[in-house]
Amino acid sequence: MADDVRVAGPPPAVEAEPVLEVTGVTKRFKVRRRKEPLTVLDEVSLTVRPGASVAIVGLSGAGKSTLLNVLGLLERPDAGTVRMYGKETTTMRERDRAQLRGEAIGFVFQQLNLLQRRSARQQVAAPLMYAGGERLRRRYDLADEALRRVGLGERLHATQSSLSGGEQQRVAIARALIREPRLILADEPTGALDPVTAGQVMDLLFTRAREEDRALVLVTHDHALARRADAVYVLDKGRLTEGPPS
Ligand SMILES: Nc1ncnc2c1ncn2[C@@H]1O[C@H](COP(=O)(O)OP(=O)(O)OP(=O)(O)O)[C@@H](O)[C@H]1O
Repeated sequence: MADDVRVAGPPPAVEAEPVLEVTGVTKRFKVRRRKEPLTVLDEVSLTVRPGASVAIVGLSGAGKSTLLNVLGLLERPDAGTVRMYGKETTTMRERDRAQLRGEAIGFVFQQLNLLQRRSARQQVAAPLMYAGGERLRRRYDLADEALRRVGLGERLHATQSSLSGGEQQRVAIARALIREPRLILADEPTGALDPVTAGQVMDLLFTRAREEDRALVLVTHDHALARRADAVYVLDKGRLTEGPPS
């Protein structure tokens, strides 16, 4: 059990149930020609409440992406628990984890993973293909609305390759938010952008998360960007400790 559980965000009058509650998470990888496995995450604990943002910084190879993969239910930890609004996820069946991932988590990455010839509205509507019902039927209306909310109401039909880097990242944010996730996981979301555009994209992400009561976990090398979050943590040798970074 980890002895230090950190809590991000200002204390609300009535404490809201955490969106994410990570306790004592350990993750090891087997490494070729090494007898002992490599411990990448060592008893990591973190609690994130609705509307709060957390930045995680650390050197290259520190385990930031591994942590995000565990939080995003893409990988299971070897020990510890990951509760998503109260539900323990590490022991869930893969099918249930995938369903929860689709419903509760929005991912924004540096590598956009978007299809070059698709229009912005097609990209944003894509996650609703699995939503079913009314949201499936109305997916293009909802995508148009989501794109207007990130300032791309005039570019609904633009193909990915005709959009600027900042516009493409706005499309990625609209797509991540289309299913109304309670948790946003962002891995170097502005790493490919110039500082001014990066600032604008992050303004949007922070504002949307805060105003809509979503929890935001942001992994970044950029310490100035990290300081904009409610709380900053440093991942070093598998341990997560409270910032701020120097
Ligand atoms: N599937 C895997 N199998 C074996 N080792 C892995 C695996 N995934 C990650 N690692 C190792 O775990 C360590 C942490 O990797 P990770 O990608 O999480 O770091 P990071 O902090 O995100 O790095 P960067 O900032 O460079 O992206 C590295 O030593 C990496 O080689």
